[in-house]
Amino acid sequence: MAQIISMATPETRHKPNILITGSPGTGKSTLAQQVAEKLGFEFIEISKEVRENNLQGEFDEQYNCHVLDEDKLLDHISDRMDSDDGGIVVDYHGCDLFPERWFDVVVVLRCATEKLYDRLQSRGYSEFKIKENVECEIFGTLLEEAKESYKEEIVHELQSETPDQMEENLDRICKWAAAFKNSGGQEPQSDEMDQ
Ligand SMILES: Nc1ncnc2c1ncn2[C@@H]1O[C@H](COP(=O)(O)OP(=O)(O)O)[C@@H](O)[C@H]1O
Repeated sequence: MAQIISMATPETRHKPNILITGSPGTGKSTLAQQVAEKLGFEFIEISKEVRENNLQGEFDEQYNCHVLDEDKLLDHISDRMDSDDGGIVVDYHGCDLFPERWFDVVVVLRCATEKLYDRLQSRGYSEFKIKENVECEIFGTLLEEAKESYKEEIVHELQSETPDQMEENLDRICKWAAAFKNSGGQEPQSDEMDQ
């Protein structure tokens, strides 16, 4: 008998699942870690999950890195993401690969290109890789991807250039998560998010 795993939805989830996305270098893992710590949520740093569980696909010479095997990744995290418990913060520089039902809020971090350039340079990226990622930020690729993949009202674009903004972003996401629990799983309107 196949085991039927119930797939949680925003209506059935006890605590919200939060996706923090954005171009590389915009501050996703720093913020996601802080959100998970402050809320006592589980933190899934996708790039770390992929490395530690050998979820890569073939090697891409041009980008000098392995290509993600999306099916392997989704299989690997689906039990946790489909659980009614919720309370998971996911950090990844992509968002259209995940099932829409997995997330109750999608945060897209933005950063001015000059700052982004410096951050990626200090990370030791090649000029080619820096250029690719800065262009992705200029075109707002991740924001477009998020808006195409999730309901507009759960997608929130946050600036992530200064420590103060990091603080504000942490505070806003935690307020919203608290509101989600009190509202019994209904998503508050976006203005509640923007308080
Ligand atoms: N709001 C912010 N203000 C200042 N520095 C930041 C901010 N967010 C991230 N950073 C810095 O930018 C760098 C990249 O952050 P990181 O979280 O690794 O980005 P990502 O996970 O999106 O690649 C780190 O050195 C981090 O300290």
